[in-house]
Amino acid sequence: MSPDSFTSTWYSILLVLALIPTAIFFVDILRWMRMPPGPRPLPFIGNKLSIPRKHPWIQFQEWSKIYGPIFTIWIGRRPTCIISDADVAAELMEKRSSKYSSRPRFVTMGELYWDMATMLVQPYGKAWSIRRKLLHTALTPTALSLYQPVQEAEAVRLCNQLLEAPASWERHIERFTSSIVFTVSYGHRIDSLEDKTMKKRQEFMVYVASLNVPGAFLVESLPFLKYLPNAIAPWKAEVQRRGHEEAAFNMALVEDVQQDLDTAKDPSDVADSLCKILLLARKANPESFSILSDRDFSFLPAAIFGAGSDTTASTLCSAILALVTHPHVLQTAHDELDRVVGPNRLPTFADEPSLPYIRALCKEVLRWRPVSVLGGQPHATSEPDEYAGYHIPANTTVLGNSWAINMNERYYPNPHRMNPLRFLSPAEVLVYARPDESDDKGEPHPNSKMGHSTFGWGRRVCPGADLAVNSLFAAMSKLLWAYDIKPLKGVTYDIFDYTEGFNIRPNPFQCEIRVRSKAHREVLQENLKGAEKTMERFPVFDKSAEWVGI
Ligand code: HEM
Repeated sequence: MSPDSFTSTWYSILLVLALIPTAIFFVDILRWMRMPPGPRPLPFIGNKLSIPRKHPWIQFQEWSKIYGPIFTIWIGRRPTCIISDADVAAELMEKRSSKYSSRPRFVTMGELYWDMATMLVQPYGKAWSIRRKLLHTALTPTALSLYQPVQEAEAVRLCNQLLEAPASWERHIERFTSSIVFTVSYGHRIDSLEDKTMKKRQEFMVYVASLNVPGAFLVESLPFLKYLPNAIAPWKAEVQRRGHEEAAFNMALVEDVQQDLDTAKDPSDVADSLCKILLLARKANPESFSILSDRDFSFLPAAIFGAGSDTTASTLCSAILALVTHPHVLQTAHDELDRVVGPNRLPTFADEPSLPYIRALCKEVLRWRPVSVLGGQPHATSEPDEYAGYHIPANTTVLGNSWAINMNERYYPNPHRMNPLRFLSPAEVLVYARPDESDDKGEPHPNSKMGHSTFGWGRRVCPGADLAVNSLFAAMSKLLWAYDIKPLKGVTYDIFDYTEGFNIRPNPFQCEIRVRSKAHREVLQENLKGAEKTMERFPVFDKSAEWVGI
C-alpha cells in the first residue's frame, strides 16, 4: 500500500468514526422533536445531570409547570415520559391501557435476580396476565372478607403493643403489616420482626432495593453484558446466587403450606391463604398451571410481601406524622369515635359505614403522602402511540407522578394540609367541618377512581388496594379510638422530611402516643385474648427456615 492510500484509508476511517456519533446525534434530535417536550437534553447523556438524586418528583412537578402535563426526560438516549395530570394518566394508562401496560426492562433485578418469575417486572403479555388472574382469585371481595378477622386481631395486638412500648411505634406498625401480608399469603403469622423467616424476607427486600438503583449496574445500559460468563463477571454470579437463594426460600414456604394440607384431615382445617387457594386449584386443575414451574408458582405468594408490607407500613407512618402535625384532625376523629362507638368497646369493620370521617382520613393520608411517589414500578409502552400531536415510541418508559397529581391545587387546595373533609359529601362536611376548615376542601379529581392516584393506573393498578385500605381502616380506627397521638414538647416536625428512594416514608421521629383513659386501656387488654385466639389459627412458620439452612 502506498503512503498516500494508507493516509486516505485512515482519513476514511476517522471520517466514518466522526460521522457515526453525528448521525446518531441528528437521529436523536429528530426523536426529541417528535416526543412531548421537556428540559433540554445533552447529546448522549440526556438530562442525567439535571435530575436531582434527592426527591426527583419535586423537580418533575416543577418541570410539569413549564413543559405541561406530559413531558419527556432522557436518561442517556432512553426516553421517559412523565405524566403529572390525572386526565392524561387516565387517557393513556387506562383508556389506552393495551399500549401502556408493559414494564421497562430490568436486566439486573428482573432478568438476572428473579429470572422474570415475579409479576412486578413482567412485560404486558401472557406470562403476566396468567399470574395476575391467579393473584386476583385470592383478593376477591369474598376472600377479602375472610382476612378481616385477622386484620382486626392484628390491630388489637398492635394497640396492645403500643401500651407496653409506645416509643417503638414504627416497629410495631411494621410487624402489624408484615403479619397481615404473611397471613394472607401463607396462612402463617409473624409474631416478631426478629423471627427468622421475617428477617430472611427483609434481607431479600433490602438486596432487591439495592439492585433497583438507576446507574448502579452498567448492564442496564449495555444489556449484552448479562451474557458474560460468571467466571469473569463475579457481580453477575453474586446476583444470581442471591436470586437462587430467594427462590429456594419461596419454594420452602410453599412446601410448608403443602405440608399443612397433607397433614390436615380436611383442607378446611388449614387457614385460608393465597397459597392454600392456589395449591388446591393446582391439584384440581393441573393443566391451568402447566405454564408455571414450582419456582414460578412460589413467586405468586412471595410477590405480595414485597409489594404489600412496606407500602402499608409507610402509609401508617405518614398517618402518625399527619396526626402529630394536624391536631384538629385527631380531635374530629375522637369526636366521631366517641359518638358512634363509645368508650366500652373497640370499633370494628361493622362500624365502618357509620365512621365516614375515619374512612375519609385513611383516603386523605393516601393522597397526602403517596408511598409509591412516582407510581410504583414504571409502565412502558408496548406499541407506538400518538398523543396531543406528539409521538410516543414503543418501549418508552412512562411514569405517573403521583406526587404532582395528588398535590394538584386545582383539586386539592392547600395540598400539604391534611384535610379528610376533601373526601366527604357536602352534607357530611356540614357535620364534621371545624370553623377554619371548609374553605380549602376542593373536590377530588373526577378521573381518579379513589379520589387520588396512589394505587396506580389501568391494568397494572395495585391488585392489593382493597386489602391495604382494610388494613389502614382496622389500624387507624382502633389506634384513634384508644390513643392520643401528639407532638412532643419542644420538637419541630417537618412534613417534608422523608426517606429517599421510590417508596417513601417519614424519616424516624418520636411523638407522644398515650392511651386516652383507664377504660380504654381495659377494653384493649380485654380484647387481646380474643385476638390471640383468632391468631392461633395462623401458626408462626417453623419448618421452612430450616429447610433452606438459615
Ligand atoms: C398502601 C399500600 C399500597 C400502595 C400505596 C400500593 C401501591 C402500588 C402501586 C402504585 C403499584 C403500581 C401500579 C401501576 O403500575 O400502575 C402497585 C403494584 C402492585 N401492588 Fe400495591 N400498593 C399497596 C399495597 C399492596 C398490597 C397490600 C398488595 C398485596 C396484595 C399489593 C400488591 C401489588 C402487586 C402484586 C403489584 C404489581 C401489579 C402488576 O405489576 O401487575 N400492593 N402497588
